[in-house]
Amino acid sequence: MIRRIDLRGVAEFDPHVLPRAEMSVEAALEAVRPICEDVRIRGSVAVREITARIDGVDVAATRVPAETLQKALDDLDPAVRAALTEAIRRARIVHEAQRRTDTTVELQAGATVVNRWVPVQRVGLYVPGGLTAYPSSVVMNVVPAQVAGVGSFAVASPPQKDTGLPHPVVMAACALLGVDEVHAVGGAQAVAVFAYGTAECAPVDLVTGPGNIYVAAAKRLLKGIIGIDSEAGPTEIAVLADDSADPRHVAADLLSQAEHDPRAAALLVTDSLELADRTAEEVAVQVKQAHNRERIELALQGQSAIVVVDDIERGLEVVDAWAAEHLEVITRNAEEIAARVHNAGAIFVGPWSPVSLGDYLAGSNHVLPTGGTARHSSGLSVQSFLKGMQVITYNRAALAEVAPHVEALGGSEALHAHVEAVRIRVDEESQ
Ligand SMILES: NC(=O)c1ccc[n+]([C@@H]2O[C@H](COP(=O)([O-])OP(=O)(O)OC[C@H]3O[C@@H](n4cnc5c(N)ncnc54)[C@H](O)[C@@H]3O)[C@@H](O)[C@H]2O)c1
Ligand SMILES: N[C@H](CO)Cc1c[nH]c[nH+]1
Ligand SMILES: [Zn+2]
Repeated sequence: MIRRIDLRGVAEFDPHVLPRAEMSVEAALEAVRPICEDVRIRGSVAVREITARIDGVDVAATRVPAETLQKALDDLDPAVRAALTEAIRRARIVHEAQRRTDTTVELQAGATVVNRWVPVQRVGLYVPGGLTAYPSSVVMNVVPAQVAGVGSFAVASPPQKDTGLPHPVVMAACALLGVDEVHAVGGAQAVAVFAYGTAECAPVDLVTGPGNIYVAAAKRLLKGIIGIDSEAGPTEIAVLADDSADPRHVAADLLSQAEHDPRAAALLVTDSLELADRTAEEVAVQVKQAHNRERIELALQGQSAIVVVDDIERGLEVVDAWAAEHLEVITRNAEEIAARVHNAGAIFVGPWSPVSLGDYLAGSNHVLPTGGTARHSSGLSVQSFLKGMQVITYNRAALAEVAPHVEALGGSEALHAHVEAVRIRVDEESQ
């Protein structure tokens, strides 16, 4: 069911032994390129045709009417509304703490540099909805964007086959958060709509949010035309555990993330042969009872593994190399171990912090980098929606003071017009 990789006694660990999904974002680029090109050239007409072909539903207009959003909220199950409200409340508290304040640095009298943070003007927020719908991703996208002060939002989420609209709870979550522009479009075509705009949707400056491999590939392809957050593609979990971990919990956590997508990935890294064996047994038992058994089996057989190592030190090397979207540390001194991790989208510390908690209610963000991109990218945050802009103000005297240094550096780069632009002012001053 889930393969075993035995790294005990291995002197040099080769990261290539670790599993990765067969279809990478790189490989999916070829599938999404014609979709994005078609949307660029033919706009709404292309969107309608692509949606009919891939999603199997005819959507005459992508924009969801305001009354439909409000009705979805009115009809929402009160327990789900209460859960969304609490998830929003917790996420707001955590994301408010990420706010950046402008700083003014006075280098000398008459010489200041302001580090100013400005929200992106218009953003497109992707909310997945293919195999299952993700109202929780509405919260994770919208809350940091609102805290950052973004002025204009559009949400896109795939149309359901029976209604041609996004999932009702996704629409309700949008209404609850005060988002009034929602489009029934999914996949790469949604990212292209955001990037190029259509008659119904003005182009955006930045696209954020999670999605399947096609969504992640479209974000990579159109990056530059739009800004993106991270490549938040098919879900991954790594668990770094010793013999203090409960194999039933570890197995449940591996299944919880394998459940997202046949391309999801789950890794247990442990120095305990007993935990490895007992987790494998538990996985086999729990899979049989799972609702989403087919997806889970494909993910566990495809790009998942139980990796046995000599010690937790080597385990740290392994999880750093795999750079999981989510890393759970379930060891005796979990906080100490977690503090030494370099590469992970988010870290869940100790036996009572499962990834599922972070998916919904921890207050943290669940839109996280995948496919090894946690080596260089961060999860979605308030920062993702801000641009840094420095504002420089010098007076004549302050400029004159640094003029000789500008002259020396400009001269060393043979950029004489640069030197002149300063000299002309300083010379004017001495006249
Ligand atoms: N990394 C994160 O932060 C994070 C968070 C939540 C979910 N996820 C991931 O989001 C994904 C959700 O996937 P999903 O499929 O359920 O929903 P989705 O909305 O991401 O994708 C559905 C869309 O994919 C398009 N599509 C499907 N097959 C295609 C094909 N063969 N060619 C081109 N386009 C195609 C369709 O147009 C459809 O609208 C999962 O992989 C899950 O693991 C990631
Ligand atoms: N585990 C996903 C992040 O990869 C987020 C999610 C949403 N709903 C359930 N899970
Ligand atoms: Zn999840």
